[in-house]
Parts: sequence; C-alpha cells; structure tokens
Amino acid sequence: MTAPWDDWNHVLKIDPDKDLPEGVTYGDICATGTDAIEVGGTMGITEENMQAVVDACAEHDVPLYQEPSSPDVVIEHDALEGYLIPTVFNAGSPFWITGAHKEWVRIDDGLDWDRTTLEAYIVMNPDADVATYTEADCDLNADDVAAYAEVAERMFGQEIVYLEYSGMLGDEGIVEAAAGGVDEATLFYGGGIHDYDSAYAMAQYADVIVVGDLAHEEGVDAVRETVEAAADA
Ligand SMILES: CC(C)=CCC/C(C)=C/CC/C(C)=C/CC/C(C)=C/COP(=O)(O)OP(=O)(O)O
Ligand SMILES: O=P(O)(O)OC[C@@H](O)CO
Ligand SMILES: [Mg+2]
Repeated sequence: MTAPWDDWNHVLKIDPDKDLPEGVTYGDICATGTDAIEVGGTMGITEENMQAVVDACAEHDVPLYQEPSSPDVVIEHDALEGYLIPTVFNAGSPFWITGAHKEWVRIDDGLDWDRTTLEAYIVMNPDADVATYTEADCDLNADDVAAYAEVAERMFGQEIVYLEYSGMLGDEGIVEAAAGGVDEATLFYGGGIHDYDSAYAMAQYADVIVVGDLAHEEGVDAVRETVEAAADA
C-alpha cells in the first residue's frame, strides 16, 4: 500500500503559536514547493490558533495535516488531508506513548482512523520543549536510535519514524543509524535545518526532512533552498 509520504521529500511544520516574518503570508508559505504542511507545536497550542492557520492555508494548493500535541486541540476541517499523531518512543511516561491516545479514543467516538497515522517520535534534543514536556530520555547513541527505529517498525508496525532534534541540527551518524533501522517505514528528520547544506546533509539519510522555525524566522527564500536540497539529495 502506498501512502502520500512515500513521495514526499520535504514538509513544512507551521507552529500556530508563532508569527510569520513581516510581509510573509500563509499563501507565500504554501507556495514554497514543500510537499505538505504539518500544523503543530508543543506549547501554546489551542483549537483556535490551529483553526486560524488551517483556515489561512485552506485555499492554497498544498496537502495539509494537523499534528496535535494533545487530544483537546484536534480540529475538524474540510481542508485537512488527515492527522499525524505523535507517539514518543523515548518518553519518560507511558502517557506520551499510549496514554494520551487512549484518552483521545475514549472521548472522540467518531475518530476518523482512515485519516489518522501515527508518527513514532525519537526525541533527541534535551533542550527542546517537546523533550521537557514528554520527559524524554535523550541520552541515546546511534545503536539505541537504530534499535528504537527498528522496534517502531517491526514491533509496532509504525509507517513513520520521526527523528526529532527540534531546535538543533542533528548528528549525521545518528540520522544514518536511524535510516539503517527502518526498512519499509518512512524516516522523517526534523530539527535545526537552516539552509541548503544543512537540509542536504539530513536529506541524504532521511526520506523526508521537516523544516519548522526557519519559516517563522527567516521566511520563504530560505525555505525554498531547503526544498531544493531535499529534492537534490
Ligand atoms: C493523542 C493525541 C491526539 C495527541 C498526543 C500526541 C503526543 C503524544 C504529543 C507529545 C509530543 C508532542 C508535544 C508533539 C508535538 C509536535 C512537536 C514535536 C512540535 C515541535 O515542538 P518544539 O519545537 O519542541 O516546540 P515549540 O516550537 O512549540 O516550542
Ligand atoms: O523548528 P525546527 O528546528 O526546524 O524543527 C522542525 C521540527 O522537527 C519540529 O518539530
Ligand atoms: Mg519548534
């Protein structure tokens, strides 16, 4: 079975709690050539700010996915292709592995499983909000990361393994190890991508690179460079 992300190289992650640079519109963001937009962040996420970003991107021609940080910010919107739901394999509490998901299933009896896919996160930057929030054990070497990736795919049938360095550029050796741990699963890499070279370095090993803060801090020309690198790698 093929999934949309089998054909992706590049994803933009738009944080509804952050502004765009002066003069940049959501239309500009959607026209960067990225393969898809994920709307999500760790802190300061509400149904209202999620809705506002999806509304602003809705009329533009790019696949839109919501990446909720908790069940209470999940929104329904005709413009959404689907939901990418994190599960944090190296979280300090099972709440972030299955607990939040159990709550979501319990409260939402109309949950649209056909449009829902999990992302098996391995969180690597101890200083990122997502690491403190989920109390992730980021003290992992290349073998640990490769093994988590293999466990995600083989034991838990995960289609997407997400190596998350949010806020810092990852170690190439670790990204290579993660790629070695998966067979069929799609490897997403995110964190610290800020130009062509950093994008290329990560995209050599990852199937899909995710670019976040650059869109909020630098704008569309910088993002376009990373789209180009992802296609070249
Ligand atoms: C069951 C449902 C619907 C949701 C639970 C989903 C889980 C387990 C969330 C925990 C992990 C999490 C908060 C993921 C959000 C996506 C993410 C990693 C965003 C980037 O975060 P940072 O870059 O650290 O945060 P900011 O940029 O917001 O500071
Ligand atoms: O903001 P950056 O560091 O680009 O990280 C992207 C993404 O992986 C965050 O979840
Ligand atoms: Mg971030």
